[in-house]
Amino acid sequence: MLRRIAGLLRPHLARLLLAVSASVATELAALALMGTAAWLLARAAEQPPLAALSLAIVGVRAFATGRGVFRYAERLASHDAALRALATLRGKVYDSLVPLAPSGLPAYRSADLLSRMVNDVEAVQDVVVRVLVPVSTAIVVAGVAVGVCAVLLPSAAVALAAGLALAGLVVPLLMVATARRTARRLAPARAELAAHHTDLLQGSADLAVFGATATALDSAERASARLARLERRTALTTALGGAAAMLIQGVTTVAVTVLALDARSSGGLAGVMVPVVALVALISFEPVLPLVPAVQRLLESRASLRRVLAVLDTPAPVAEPGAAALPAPSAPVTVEARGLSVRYPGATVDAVDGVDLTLTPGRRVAVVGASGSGKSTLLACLMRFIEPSAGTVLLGGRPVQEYDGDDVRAVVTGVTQDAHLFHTSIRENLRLARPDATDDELLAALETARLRDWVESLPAGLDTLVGESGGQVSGGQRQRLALARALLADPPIVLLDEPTEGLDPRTADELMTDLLASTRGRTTVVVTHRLAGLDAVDEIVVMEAGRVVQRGTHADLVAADGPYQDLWWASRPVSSPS
Ligand SMILES: Nc1ncnc2c1ncn2[C@@H]1O[C@H](COP(=O)(O)OP(=O)(O)OP(=O)(O)O)[C@@H](O)[C@H]1O
Repeated sequence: MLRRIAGLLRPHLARLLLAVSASVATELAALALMGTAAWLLARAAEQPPLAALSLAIVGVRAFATGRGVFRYAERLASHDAALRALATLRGKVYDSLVPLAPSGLPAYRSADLLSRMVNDVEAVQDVVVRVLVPVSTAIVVAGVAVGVCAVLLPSAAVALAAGLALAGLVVPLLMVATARRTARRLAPARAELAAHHTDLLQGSADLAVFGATATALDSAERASARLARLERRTALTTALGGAAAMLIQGVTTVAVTVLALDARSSGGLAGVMVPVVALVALISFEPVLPLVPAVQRLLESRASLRRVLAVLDTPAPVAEPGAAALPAPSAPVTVEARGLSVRYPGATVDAVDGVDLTLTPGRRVAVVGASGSGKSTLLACLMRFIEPSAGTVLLGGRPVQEYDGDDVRAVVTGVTQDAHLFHTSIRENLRLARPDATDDELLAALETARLRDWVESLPAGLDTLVGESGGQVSGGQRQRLALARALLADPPIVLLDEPTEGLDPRTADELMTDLLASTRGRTTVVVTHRLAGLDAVDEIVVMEAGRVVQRGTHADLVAADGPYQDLWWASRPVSSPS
């Protein structure tokens, strides 16, 4: 993991070095300021001529001013480097999520994923600002302070080195030993609480309907209490570590002062140098004390970054050919599935099992079958969202694996079962498919989706907001808006997964008739539970448990004994003639 963090920070090395240099300069200026000021006061007490003090006076002023300037430069450079590294990592996480969608994302709960993208990614900022810069500074400044003491009074240097090692090394290492487990559990505990909050918010209606709100609140409160316990434990460890380090600072300063006074009595150290040695010892701890919280942050950051790396390392459900990709296919093009099988990870049976399908330009196919028979999986495979476990999909005679996934979806696309509407206007939701579409084109697509009258009756028309995930429109309207968007995209091969879902039978049948009329001449696959209007398609494929159990035209299938005939009779009104 360290190598990967280093790789992430490498492009910002110059800024990091600048930040560390400025931080070291700040602390050295503070050290020099204290030393010079102590010397100045001690020397002034001896009432020497003013000229003997002038250099020290200038030094005090210069170090005091320098400290502020260096501190500002350090904050600027370290935050600049940290925010740049953060932006790079966020970009990488986002890039790795894109190929995971949609079939690879269910591995994560959405709140957990959000927590990884927002909170955990920010750990890289802490690594720079609260760990890398302070640790490097502490090492350099402690070395310089011990060096200065060694020149003035070697015995004080030994005491100081021991104190600094205790406060800067032993105490943090003890903290690592005690706080490691807690720190590792913090980020998942935060994500768990976020997931409970999301469930409470998004599922509030269902929880209320089934009287489960109190239970859900209870488990959210338990998650909150678990997190609070971990945070309390963390705070206690940090506070104890901090107190121990400060105690060591005090004891070391007293020891160094006693040694200095002793050396003065024996003539080994000039009187004016006693406060210098004492204050250098005291101040040299300033950059060392933040190491205690730095270790805590490092432990938490490691846990967070591990969660981020897990997202980066999640294998994409489909492999992209990269630079070897064929140029995007151009319409008209034939799509062919040959012996196509899909088995989801962990499943014991194939969701799609040996399906053959040929979509020559202009051919229209309907896929029907019971729920769970593999219809949506077949479409996902044609859109290259899922890698087949056997068989192949050919696009213009070449395996789809040889094309870039986005190029495949520019040709073969449509409405998925869980099409998403964004929290914006109807116009912007539709324009996602074609940003330059005019209002007339939007209305024409809405007309085919049987939504034009409804949109025109709305006070804000196309500017009506649809709410989060289309929450302010009905399920049927949501599905038809997604359909209108797919029609607007105008792909050469359009796949429609249950476009009439959520509609009353009459509207569903009218929509299907309109849809089949509007897709005449366009290669189309429509997955549907409703059989009305299917006499217009070239082929009907009947699926059961992933397999194609019947195929043919509506007339052939209605005439033959089999599941289609059963479905057909089951879908007819009792009084209606066949
Ligand atoms: N992401 C997934 N992971 C594991 N199994 C899945 C996944 N998606 C679907 N399945 C399983 O694959 C089988 C086929 O599902 P699919 O969604 O393709 O059926 P369908 O015919 O479209 O059903 P419906 O008409 O209800 O939409 C089902 O048994 C389903 O449980």
